[in-house]
Amino acid sequence: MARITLDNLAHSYNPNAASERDYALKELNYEWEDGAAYALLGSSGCGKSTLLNIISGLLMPSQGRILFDGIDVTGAPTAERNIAQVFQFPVVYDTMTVHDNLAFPLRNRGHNETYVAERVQEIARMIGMEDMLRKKARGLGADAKQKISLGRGMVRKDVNALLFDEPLTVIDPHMKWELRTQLKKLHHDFGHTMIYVTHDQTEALTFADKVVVMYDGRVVQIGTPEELFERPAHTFVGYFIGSPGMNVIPAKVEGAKAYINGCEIALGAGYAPLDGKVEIGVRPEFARLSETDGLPVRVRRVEDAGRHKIIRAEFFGQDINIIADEDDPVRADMTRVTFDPSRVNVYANDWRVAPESAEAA
Ligand SMILES: Nc1ncnc2c1ncn2[C@@H]1O[C@H](COP(=O)(O)OP(=O)(O)OP(=O)(O)O)[C@@H](O)[C@H]1O
Repeated sequence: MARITLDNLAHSYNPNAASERDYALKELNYEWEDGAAYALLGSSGCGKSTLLNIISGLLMPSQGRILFDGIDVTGAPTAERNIAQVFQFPVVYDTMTVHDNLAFPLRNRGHNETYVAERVQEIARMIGMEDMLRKKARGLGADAKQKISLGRGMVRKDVNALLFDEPLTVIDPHMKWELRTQLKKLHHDFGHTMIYVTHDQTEALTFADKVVVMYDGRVVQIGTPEELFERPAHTFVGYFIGSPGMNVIPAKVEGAKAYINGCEIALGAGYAPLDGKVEIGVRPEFARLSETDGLPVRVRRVEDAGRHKIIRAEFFGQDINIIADEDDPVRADMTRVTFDPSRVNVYANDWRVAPESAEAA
């Protein structure tokens, strides 16, 4: 496994790129830790595949370097990078048996047949395909084939990293959960460096130690699922992560208070004067309906989401979401909303502002 360093990396598909807007991947410096599981998360067109293709060697970046364990591989072809890749659609040899598909990368590297047989058996056990080794791949379902792709990615012990590009796209919804769980276990047992590209927040948050969130060609935050939930670094992260996402409300901020239409909201900490577009961000989980406290709100409808309710409401002319426990009452006289001050984030021009005074716990 390897530590992967991105040094001043950027890419434009336009050879005459003039401004930052021409870059599909904006400048990025980052070190992927050896053995960690990462998810690359963002909506379509944000640059995930561009970054993944640079790491795998399919694409030469227009700027910067990529290093594996400190060695510059920017110009090295994919074959020399010792990278295993699992794509959206399973890549298997239909005429070969499951065994021979799994053995393929090892035989290619000239390993002896005793080792190949042992290792294939081990991998087949890991992916739950021990009973299918003699079967031809042709005729197997998409999830079995994708498991083979996964197993083949892991069969070589000397791979530097495993890259997954939306690997569950063709998998039935009920099998997705199983494959995702299996993948997480494989990571836990083998400690490969894994980079998993997805536009699905559930996949990203359940799979990864760290999630790399991309927006418009830029990495806007790299953090644990908890960090992304509690302190979204950018309003996009707030919207994109969570169901529903964070409420982002224009406000004026002075010290430890925010004001909306002149009405005061307590913040958990104090802020220096801010310029530009100022907003507060409050996750629906940290907003509460009340009869007497807080600011006026008008409930439009209540949706039952199983263990909780989603209250869709109007707040100073804009939409706001509130999450309440399934047992919490929602009554007509509840016309106010309060926010947990320690959970209110402040944003200037879409980026989270660190408070001046100590942050509340
Ligand atoms: N070969 C190419 N030539 C020119 N522009 C490209 C090329 N490949 C991608 N782009 C552009 O670069 C930007 C980033 O694309 P990229 O495929 O990396 O995004 P993505 O996040 O992987 O999206 P998706 O999930 O849809 O694959 C997009 O605006 C896309 O149109």
